Amino acid sequence: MNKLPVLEIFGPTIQGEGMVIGRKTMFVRTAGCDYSCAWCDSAFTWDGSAKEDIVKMTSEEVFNRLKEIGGDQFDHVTISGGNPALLQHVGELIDLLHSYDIEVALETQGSRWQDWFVEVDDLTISPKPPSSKMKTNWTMLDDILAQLEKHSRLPHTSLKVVVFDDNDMDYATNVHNRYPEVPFFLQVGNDNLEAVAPNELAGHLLSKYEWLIEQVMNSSALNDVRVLPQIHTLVWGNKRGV
Ligand SMILES: C[S@@+](CC[C@H](N)C(=O)[O-])C[C@H]1O[C@@H](n2cnc3c(N)ncnc32)[C@H](O)[C@@H]1O
Ligand SMILES: Nc1nc2[nH]cc(C(=O)O)c2c(=O)[nH]1
Ligand code: SF4
Ligand SMILES: [Mg+2]
Repeated sequence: MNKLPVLEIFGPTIQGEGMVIGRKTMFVRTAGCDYSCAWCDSAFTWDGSAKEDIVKMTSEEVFNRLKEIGGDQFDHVTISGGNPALLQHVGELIDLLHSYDIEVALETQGSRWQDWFVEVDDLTISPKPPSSKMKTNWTMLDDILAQLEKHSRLPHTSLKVVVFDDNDMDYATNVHNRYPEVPFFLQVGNDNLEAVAPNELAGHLLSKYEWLIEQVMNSSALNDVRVLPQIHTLVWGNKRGV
């Protein structure tokens, strides 16, 4: 039996980000990442701080846990991480969920390809801007988007760039120029990952959202785009498992 390293399973909640923002969904968060973004809001998936919480689970065990906590109150599951694209056997979980008519979304940064990408109903690829301190492998990203296009998956795909500053804006513009046919999202960066009262964080993040909106409104290269906050952080702050 193939097993996946799972760090948390939670929901139902709303998808707080990106192409299906607001969608009722369950979350499966896998452990391990090939990146170490300076501002990662899920660093516990790769920095060792939650390593005793990692459970190796088969697809059936993941499905049973989803049903145990979500009952009949969901028909959509989002797989995130860490980087779930490190795991070859996620494809088996996707097939199992589809066999129960459950839709599947997945979040990854575009550093690795898996053949099962073509099975994902809502695939978010989130390349990392300079503020993350990570370096984009453009050859890999080109290849991933070319594969998705070849398999007619672009209607199921989106690009999402988190923006913290002017350099990130330039990076986001480059990404959109490079793949103009892929639905493009700009997302507010959360620069306060310390536990603070949700209301305090929300006010701060809304002013960052206003800044991001203004940047995009003033750009002629960013017309066919969407600008979004992370709604779950507006509602629940940095709380885990929501
Ligand atoms: C935690 S990551 C996991 C999936 C994958 N590793 C990735 O980065 O796409 C999920 C999403 O959260 C975003 N994210 C992480 N930290 C963030 C922060 N501090 N503010 C805003 N978005 C953040 C990532 O850019 C990504 O789009
Ligand atoms: N509600 C909610 N929406 C999310 N969208 C992406 C998330 C993630 O951590 O990948 C996330 C998350 O952790 N919670
Ligand atoms: S790629 Fe995603 S999970 Fe990995 S460090 Fe960056 S934001 Fe965190
Ligand atoms: Mg998150």
